[in-house]
Amino acid sequence: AACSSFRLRDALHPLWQSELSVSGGTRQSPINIQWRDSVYDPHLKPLKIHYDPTTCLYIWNNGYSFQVEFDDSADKSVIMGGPLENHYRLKQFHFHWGAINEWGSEHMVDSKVYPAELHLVHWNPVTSTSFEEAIMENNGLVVIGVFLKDTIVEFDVFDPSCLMPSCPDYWTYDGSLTTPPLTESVTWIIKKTPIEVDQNQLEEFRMLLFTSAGEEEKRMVDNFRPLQPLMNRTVRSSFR
Ligand SMILES: NS(=O)(=O)c1ccc2oc(=S)[nH]c2c1
Ligand SMILES: [Zn+2]
Repeated sequence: AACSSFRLRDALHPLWQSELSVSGGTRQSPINIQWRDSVYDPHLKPLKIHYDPTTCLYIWNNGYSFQVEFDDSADKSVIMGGPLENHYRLKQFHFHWGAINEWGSEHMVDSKVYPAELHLVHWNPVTSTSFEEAIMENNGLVVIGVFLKDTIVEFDVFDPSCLMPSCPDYWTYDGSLTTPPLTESVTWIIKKTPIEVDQNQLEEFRMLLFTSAGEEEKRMVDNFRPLQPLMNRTVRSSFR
């Protein structure tokens, strides 16, 4: 239902007007993950995540989302394991969300859409010398996608735990950036279990602006790319 009520004119939003499909793209993101078509891969290891909070630098509005940047000059905040051949460095995280809770995530699971999706962006320091170089490399990037769902929080139980659900289960597939340059350089790792955020948090996202000072205000909402064709790809799962 959310998709049908998703107005075409939103999909043609200036952000993606010229990028609805990359010419010749064979591994574009986001996709709808069909749970029953995903293939359990027993060789997939648990994902190992070591984030050092002192590497957190600053937050800024990059015109697509708000982004939290990390110091990636050393192997301090890294992920490894899972489908990965080596470790990857955390560069930034950001979110995608909708104007209302009926839509907002970029990926979907069996056509279920969530109000928002977190992307933790990492690059491969073994095959690239910088993030900017890695976005042009075949497997230069790993993005961990985490769905957000809203919850009614009774403050005595609100635990500001880290941004990762405790459940280790994930899907993984080869895809692309979902904003320009849309390069096909991303190993996607999509967590099966969403994290719960307070409704107020989602409302705060929606108060951000696409526009800068002095321009006519445009609320930063619906900053997600439409679904892309799966084409010749299989989504693997780390769980039965
Ligand atoms: N939305 S996303 O696919 O995670 C993503 C991650 C990193 C990016 O760097 C540029 S440039 N565009 C990007 C899009
Ligand atoms: Zn993103």
